[in-house]
Amino acid sequence: MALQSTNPTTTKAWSNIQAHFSEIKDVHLKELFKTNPKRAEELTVIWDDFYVDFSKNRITDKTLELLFELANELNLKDAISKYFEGDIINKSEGRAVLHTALRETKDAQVFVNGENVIPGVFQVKEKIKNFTDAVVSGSHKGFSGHQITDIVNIGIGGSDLGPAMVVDSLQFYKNHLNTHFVSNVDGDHYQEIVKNLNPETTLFVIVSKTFTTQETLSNAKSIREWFLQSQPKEAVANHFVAVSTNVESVKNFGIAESNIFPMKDWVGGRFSLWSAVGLSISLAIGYDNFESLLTGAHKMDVHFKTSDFEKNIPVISALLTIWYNNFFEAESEAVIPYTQYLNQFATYLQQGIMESNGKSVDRNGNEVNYQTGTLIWGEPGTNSQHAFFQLIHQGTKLIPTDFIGFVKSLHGNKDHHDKLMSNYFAQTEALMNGKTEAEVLEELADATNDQKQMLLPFKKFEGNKPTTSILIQQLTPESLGKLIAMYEHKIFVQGIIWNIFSYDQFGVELGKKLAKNILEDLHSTEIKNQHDSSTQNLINFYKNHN
Ligand SMILES: O=P(O)(O)OC[C@H]1O[C@H](O)[C@H](O)[C@@H](O)[C@@H]1O
Repeated sequence: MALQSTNPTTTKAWSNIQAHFSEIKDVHLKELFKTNPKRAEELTVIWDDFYVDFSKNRITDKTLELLFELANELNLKDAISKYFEGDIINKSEGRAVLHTALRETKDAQVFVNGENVIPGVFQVKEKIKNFTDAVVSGSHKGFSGHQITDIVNIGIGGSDLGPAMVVDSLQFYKNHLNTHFVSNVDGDHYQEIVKNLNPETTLFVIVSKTFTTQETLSNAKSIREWFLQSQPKEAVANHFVAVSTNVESVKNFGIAESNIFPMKDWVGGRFSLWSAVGLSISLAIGYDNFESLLTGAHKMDVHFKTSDFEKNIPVISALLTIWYNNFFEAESEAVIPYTQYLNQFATYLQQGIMESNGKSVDRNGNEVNYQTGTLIWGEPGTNSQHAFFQLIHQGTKLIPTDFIGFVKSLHGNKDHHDKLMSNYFAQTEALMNGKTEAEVLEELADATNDQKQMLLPFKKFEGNKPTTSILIQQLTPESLGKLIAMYEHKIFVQGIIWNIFSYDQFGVELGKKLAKNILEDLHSTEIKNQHDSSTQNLINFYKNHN
């Protein structure tokens, strides 16, 4: 059964939210805290090892009530069931959306076209486990008998960002294998990586859901050529494995079937790190840790599927995006992790969020008459405080921000961790409170009256900047799994409310096609394809100066 398709702006709840928005849009967060002493408790969800405080958002009980009404009017509950049950909710590509099945328990049953997919999921997991154990223990050797020391993941987009982010985030848990990622078709990228590698001790994992992606195939081909400069052809079997849905093309590339880790088309690229696409993760941190990552995601799936909206972290979080994006007209959201380990987290989320919900046509095929999608950006705190926080504090734009932090650090240096977390708490406080005239004058107590007059407008600021504080016990494979799944479900809820298809990415295709035409023109003495004069001049200049 298809998802319901309703323009959200035509619902009763939407009009009610609009009316409510006019009433509270200028109310200061400080005022909201003053009028309700229990606000922080009431707007915090404590679940497992997550403490999520929504109270520094510009909402009241009434706001949430109306947003839940909107979700109910748009049948969110029913959509969630369809998502988990394998309905073809990715209608524009004719597929189910089942990354959640990849972290299901063994006894679960999830049907796609009448077939329970769970046994297949566990078969692939078994293959990942066996291969990981063999490489980590050293029983899988390179062709010349040496143990593997380095792993190179060759992939792009979802076949790179997820594994790269998780491997980086969980480096505390890594084993002796060094993991590298080649993604860009820029030849300098792979050259910089292979120049320090010994082909005899390196394992290459080619990851491409479609096995048609130009960047990945070019890098895989060039790296294989580099490998064959020093190694015999028979060595390829020990050093190259692949992950794909397109087993035939992988075989044509020269990789034996036993070295192929299959995946299914109901796993979207940007949600695929839980599948065999996560092979590099499993190799880097060991299979048990990979399994814990899946367990964490599964726990968040259960939370999302079964919790009432009032206590449902991904649901509240997604509805807040609607509130800011569609009523306050905020265009972007920042995600600031207070841990250096999550350095790549915002980059990873950019694909998940912006490729999924960067759509302007609704599920009926009509152009939308409201804003969808959010720009996502962020860098770890405290570094970002010294880079772009000024604009969040005093700029003209409203930027709702997620603060992600951990109660305990991994290396246990409490002195540093207290400093780090005091910055996290201070920033959310400062963003909310701003600085009043009285505070500025107190600070300028020793200044002359003229100086006070001059500086006052620049130094005082309004505050009232919304933040959500996500505080997790510790960064572990399991808690990271929960955190990633939380954002995955947030994306889903947003797409349901905005009435768009979140799981296709047709916009990415056009550039790929044009690049193919231009590549022909770069290789030919004549220009075969028509271009506008700007593009034509650029191509000519490039060719003439090469
Ligand atoms: O895994 P692949 O088939 O090589 O695809 C890699 C990437 O290609 C495109 O850019 C898609 O828009 C992404 O969603 C996908 O992750």
